[in-house]
Amino acid sequence: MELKRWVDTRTGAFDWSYAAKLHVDTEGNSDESQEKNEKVKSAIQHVVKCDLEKENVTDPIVLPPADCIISALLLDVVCKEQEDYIRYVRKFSGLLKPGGHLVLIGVVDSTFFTNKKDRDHIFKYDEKFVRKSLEGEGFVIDCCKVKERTAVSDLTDYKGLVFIAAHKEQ
Ligand SMILES: C[S@@+](CC[C@H](N)C(=O)[O-])C[C@H]1O[C@@H](n2cnc3c(N)ncnc32)[C@H](O)[C@@H]1O
Repeated sequence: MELKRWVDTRTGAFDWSYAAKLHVDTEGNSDESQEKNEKVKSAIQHVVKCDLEKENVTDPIVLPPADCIISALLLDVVCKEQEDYIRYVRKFSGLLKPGGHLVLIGVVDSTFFTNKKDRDHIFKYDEKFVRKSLEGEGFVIDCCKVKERTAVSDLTDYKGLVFIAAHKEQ
């Protein structure tokens, strides 16, 4: 797994230092970039595989209820229809503690992306649908922002990125 390669500082692992730099720059102190990188690395206790299709997504490992789940660009590729999306949001809720946080990142109004030479399907939805799905499954939305696309490319047709921070009702 790519993340495990990074945690173990293996040769050829993806270099995430630009993300640490971006983060510390936002906080106004880029000298701390390396330190931040190592701090994140050392905070990771386990890297486990997750399959959303399984009843226990981390089978055979059973995890305790989580404080926070971050899902980026995952539901977009695994869902075929609205029912799938709602079912997975319900699954996220089941994995969280009451009051636990969900950070969801996705693309809106998209139908495909290009993976090497192949076109892969993306589940098409909009901000209204995400909001309704989360609220329908007992989440309170703390922040929801859509950033309009600026990138020019014919490799994908998304119109914007949606960022949501929500919490599960107590
Ligand atoms: C577009 S990538 C996003 C990866 C990463 N979250 C990111 O933001 O760069 C979609 C990811 O969904 C994963 N995926 C596909 N089907 C899955 C499933 N049933 N359960 C869990 N992950 C799945 C793929 O392995 C792939 O890494």
